[in-house]
Amino acid sequence: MPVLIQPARALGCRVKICGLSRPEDVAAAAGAGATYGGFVFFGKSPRNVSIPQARDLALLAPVGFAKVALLVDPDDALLDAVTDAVPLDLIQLHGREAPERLAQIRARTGLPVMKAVGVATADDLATLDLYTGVADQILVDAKAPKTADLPGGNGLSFDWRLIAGRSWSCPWMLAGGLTPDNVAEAIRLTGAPQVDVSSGVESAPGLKDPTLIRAFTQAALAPIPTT
Ligand SMILES: O=C(O)c1ccccc1N[C@@H]1O[C@H](COP(=O)(O)O)[C@@H](O)[C@H]1O
Repeated sequence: MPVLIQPARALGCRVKICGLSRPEDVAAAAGAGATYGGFVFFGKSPRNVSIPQARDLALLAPVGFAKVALLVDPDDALLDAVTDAVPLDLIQLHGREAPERLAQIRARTGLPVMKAVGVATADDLATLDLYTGVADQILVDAKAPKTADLPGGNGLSFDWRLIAGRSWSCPWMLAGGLTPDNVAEAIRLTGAPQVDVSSGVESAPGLKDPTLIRAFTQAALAPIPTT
């Protein structure tokens, strides 16, 4: 029986590998076919990088590999320090930034902005709509537990059925607890055109594993057969 491919998905999903902190992480992510690589600027994270470290990593990235700065409620001084030093393609905001702050950040940095919104229940979906008019992309992530040290990167997923068949008026990514084993099912259920992973491709907190990165991208990039 011929395998039919959904036209919109024929080229597979785009992948972001977040929390790159060593040159070999950049090489593994880009070499595996990821579109984006993320650098985390958040002191409590095991993936936190300094600005000079991120600059060195960004300069190693091949042409076409999009470099993303992950920031949590950054003030203008931090934004300026990061964007002055690190060649970037996208800013990911993972804090409590209001829609108006997104517009300020885009104007100040001249970079597109992706806003992460945590989802735990159907009530959280309304929050996404607050950002679709102002963000260049939205990141639909699992909501962090109240007791968590990190607002993301906790390896937790949400009930993907909450967003099955949903789409938004701007590009979007799915995140939260994705792994090489579950990413294909997550894409199938949600129709996500892009996926983002951090802890699911690590052998220990903050330590990216090239074998897991390859397995994740292979699973995400494989076209979804339909019957
Ligand atoms: O990765 C981190 O350390 C991190 C810190 C602070 C905010 C967000 C962070 N990561 C982002 O969280 C999601 C989900 O990560 P995971 O795959 O569940 O570990 C993803 O968008 C990361 O970019």
